[in-house]
Amino acid sequence: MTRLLQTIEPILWRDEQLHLLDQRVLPHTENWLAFYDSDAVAEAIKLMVVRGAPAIGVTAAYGVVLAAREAWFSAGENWQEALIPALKRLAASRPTAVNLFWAIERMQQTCNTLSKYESPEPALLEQAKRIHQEDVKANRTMGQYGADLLDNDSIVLTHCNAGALATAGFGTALGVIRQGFIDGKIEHVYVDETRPWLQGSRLTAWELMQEGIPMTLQADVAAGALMAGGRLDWVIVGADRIASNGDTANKIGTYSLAVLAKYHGVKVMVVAPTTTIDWSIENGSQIPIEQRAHSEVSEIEGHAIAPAKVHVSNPAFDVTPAALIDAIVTEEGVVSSPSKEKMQQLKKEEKNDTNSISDRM
Ligand SMILES: CSC[C@@H](O)[C@@H](O)C(=O)COP(=O)(O)O
Repeated sequence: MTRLLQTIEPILWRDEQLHLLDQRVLPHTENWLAFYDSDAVAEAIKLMVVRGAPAIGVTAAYGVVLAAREAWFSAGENWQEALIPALKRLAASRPTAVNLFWAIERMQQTCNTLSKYESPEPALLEQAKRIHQEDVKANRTMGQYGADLLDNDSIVLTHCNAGALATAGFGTALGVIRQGFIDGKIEHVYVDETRPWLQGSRLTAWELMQEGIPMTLQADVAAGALMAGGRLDWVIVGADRIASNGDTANKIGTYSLAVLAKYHGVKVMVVAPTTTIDWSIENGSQIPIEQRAHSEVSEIEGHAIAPAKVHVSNPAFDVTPAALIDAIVTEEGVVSSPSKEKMQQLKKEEKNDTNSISDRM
């Protein structure tokens, strides 16, 4: 019988408000923030109070609920028009994770079915809750599909945080690691600290330690030596946007890991729900890469670690070509050695739009 591990859920809807666990201050402080206006939700996504592609999508869906409430109060029967600027501000919060645009578009589709004479909030809230629950369910399914790929006593490396905190609960890459641990297949997890924002040391280490999953934190630059030592089986990561040929954008440093893994014969698993696939783009070169504040690199917790006015580059993501990926695990199934043709098996009803979702926002 499958043991169901309960994990933290970083997004809650309670008392007609959205509540987010503030990921900027973890692991030292567990602070929940309440949101009742959509612009504050857009700002929270931008500032990474909430982060991780699926979590951003779920949060944006609730942001649309709040925006619709505001539009109904301010514009009555013209609420649909009044809603559009707020949706644009939500969509402008972060550019790379496609789940954001997917969730806003799905909420907009619900808007299109509603009467202009009635408050849209109940129907939109129901839709946002559905998106929320579907993500938890997808994570559980992916967890098992991914764990089934692992041999007994596997030693794995993960990068960034693709855990419960990055989703509605359970996690994508960490969902596989959690399920693998439950199934007795995980011997040890190496966690990259993930400079510059330190999602690995602050968030992934916190999640794994809470559950007693054996882990070691390491500097990102230690990955090559770990692989050369010969005791690593899989690199397991999440994704922010997957192109229709399987090229995958994920946290900066993932590409370097995949190149190292290829050289050392270590396998690479990408775990992401189908809401992370952008069928409208052919390959990874079309994925917009977010540039974040220079201070994320030149400072740590407000303390300068570089000369004043140093020139900094801070791309938040990189693209790993499909040829370096051994398996893409989704809730619709696993694609081994992904290619444009093989990715098609994951397609259900998605339309093959020519414009990318983010272009349409
Ligand atoms: C399930 S999360 C997958 C990705 O979103 C994750 O690996 C990642 O890159 C998150 O980046 P972040 O900048 O912290 O939002």
